[in-house]
Amino acid sequence: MGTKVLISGAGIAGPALALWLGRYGFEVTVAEAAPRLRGGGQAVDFRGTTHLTVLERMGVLDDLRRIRTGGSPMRFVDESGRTRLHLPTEFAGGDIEVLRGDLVHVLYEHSRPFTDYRFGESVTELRQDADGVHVRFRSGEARTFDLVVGADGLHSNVRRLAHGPEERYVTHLGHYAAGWSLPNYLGIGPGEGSVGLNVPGRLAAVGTSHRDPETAAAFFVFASPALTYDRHDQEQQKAIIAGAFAGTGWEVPRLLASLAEADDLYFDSISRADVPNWSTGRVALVGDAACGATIGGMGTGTGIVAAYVLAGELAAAAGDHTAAFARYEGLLRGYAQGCQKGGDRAGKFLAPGAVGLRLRNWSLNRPRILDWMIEEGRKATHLDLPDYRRFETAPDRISTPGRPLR
Ligand SMILES: Cc1cc2nc3c(=O)[nH]c(=O)nc-3n(C[C@H](O)[C@H](O)[C@H](O)COP(=O)(O)OP(=O)(O)OC[C@H]3O[C@@H](n4cnc5c(N)ncnc54)[C@H](O)[C@@H]3O)c2cc1C
Repeated sequence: MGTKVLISGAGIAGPALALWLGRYGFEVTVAEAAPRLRGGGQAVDFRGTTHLTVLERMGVLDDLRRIRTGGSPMRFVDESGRTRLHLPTEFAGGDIEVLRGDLVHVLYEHSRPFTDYRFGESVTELRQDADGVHVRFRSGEARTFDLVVGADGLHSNVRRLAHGPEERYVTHLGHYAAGWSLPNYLGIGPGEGSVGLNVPGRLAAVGTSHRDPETAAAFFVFASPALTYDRHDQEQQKAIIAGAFAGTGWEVPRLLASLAEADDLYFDSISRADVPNWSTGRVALVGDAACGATIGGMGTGTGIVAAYVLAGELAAAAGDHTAAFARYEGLLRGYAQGCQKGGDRAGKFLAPGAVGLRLRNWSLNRPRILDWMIEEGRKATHLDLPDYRRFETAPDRISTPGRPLR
């Protein structure tokens, strides 16, 4: 019998970890709170050889190349509609850009043969001792696993249960971000990317959805101290966004009118997770739960790399999870913190104050500075990757709980 691992969360890091652990012969269960895969989100990107190497070793790179968006250039305008800054595809889209929802589906399909996926399920209690982690689920089921991994995002449930309340680990960085779909009334074409109005402390952008020419995607960012609101109350969130952009010109009134109709609003503080220890006993964290940044912190690439290293170290440690968790954190912490720095700057970059806005537009209108920033972004993602291929189990020996290999 393989080591039994429960992963909480079927976003990006969860299915990536499941894929690797399955290949190494672990018995993997993934509990996802949502009733089905959460396909939401806009474009996410991978940049630099480390990201691409991990995707290639996972066997998903060709799939992602087939569904890549082609990138999302960004144009910033003022209230008269005059272009103040143009950022090319490589700036925001990295080396390969895909829609987050498409990526989630690819990772799910590649991990499904080795994984017992439970949708609409969530951990309500965790208790660990020398025999394992005793888990109670929302459904009432009780099970014991050898290990539990929280891959349940910036607002991680496993982190709360194992380490304590979110306020200890998640820092608000001074801005909020919102995104939703709307009819493509501006007729933005697939390669056009997005156009956004900047006024001090605010960005109101609209761009191609990449999926459907009839649909566009709105993306708003605004400066604000931490707000108190109900994360499940979309009407309340819509009112906050409308209030933050009241009186703003350009296309904003029409974009806000579309917000009232939106049924797929994403709204969150731009914040950063810092957890002093990424594991406690038999419970570890991966992806945004351990080291996330809401936007700009390369959370998707870091999540993929972290899942690769965590699974590889567990395979290499042959049952010594304490050694594996320590090696995983030792290899990844500095790397993840380097990538997170982009997240620290994201709000101030997208929606700067008056002086910051002038400075940003002045500097990034110079090709040399722009190229330097793109290269710095690539460099931040570099990690000397350990090679764990020797631990991969032959396909006919892979444990497939309750499901035949496809
Ligand atoms: C709906 C959505 C849209 C996003 N859109 C963007 C975007 O447009 N651009 C961008 O750069 N990043 C976006 N992100 C964040 C991005 O996916 C992550 O930064 C990154 O990919 C790291 O992934 P992760 O797997 O650690 O976390 P996530 O991708 O956030 O996945 C976490 C998963 O855990 C699940 N979960 C949460 N609580 C529980 C619980 N109690 N029990 C079980 N499961 C739980 C969530 O439903 C989710 O599926 C989005 C995330 C989500 C969930």
